Amino acid sequence: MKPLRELCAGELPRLVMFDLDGTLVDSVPDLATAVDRMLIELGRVPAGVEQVREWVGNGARVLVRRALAGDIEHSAVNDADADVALARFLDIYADCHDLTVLYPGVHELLEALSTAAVELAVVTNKPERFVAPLLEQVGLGGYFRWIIGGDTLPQQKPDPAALLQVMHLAGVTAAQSLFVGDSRNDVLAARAASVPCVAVSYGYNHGRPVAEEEPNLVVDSLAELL
Ligand SMILES: O=C(O)COP(=O)(O)O
Ligand SMILES: [Mg+2]
Repeated sequence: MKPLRELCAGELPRLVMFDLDGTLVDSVPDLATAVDRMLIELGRVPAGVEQVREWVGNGARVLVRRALAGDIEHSAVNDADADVALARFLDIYADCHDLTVLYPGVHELLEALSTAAVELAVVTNKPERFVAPLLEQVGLGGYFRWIIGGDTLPQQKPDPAALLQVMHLAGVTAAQSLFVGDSRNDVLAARAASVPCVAVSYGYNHGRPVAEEEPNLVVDSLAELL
């Protein structure tokens, strides 16, 4: 795990925090199914998976607002409409999980890190209720000591609050920690917490290359960290 040592002053990190959607699992096909069912119920035109891929990353509420706006820019969406749509989306998404799959290299890296006694956490903007069942479904149930969802704390990524909380619970410094994510929010949250950040190139970053956000390292597969 040489690349990880190089990012943490020659030592293995003591804590690695992972983003979920777009980093560990390809969840957009199920998210798009739920968004489109919600839109159709509301009498609107479905968005399609490519569009939804660009909208994922800021949690369910923002995803629903973007779907109602038909655009990444959603400030004109009425809050009451968004609340109604969000409740439907959350209900529908609870039944959409068959299409979500692990990315290559994920299982191998988690296994190597846990064998090396590195503590593991998930810090996602996805609503907390969906996270543990999803991890269980894809075979990652046993790996993570801490799970922070998008509604666990008052703040979401790019705010560093969740990273700081996990580091505090683990009793480690920023220099002993690492964040692995796929989007601008992840890089910004890690930077704000002074935690080194690895970004995966295959995830969702609103249609833009994540390298533009200047993480410490970009990999095409988590297997490159082994
Ligand atoms: O649910 C989202 O919008 C994104 O979730 P993530 O933080 O795991 O990428
Ligand atoms: Mg992500």
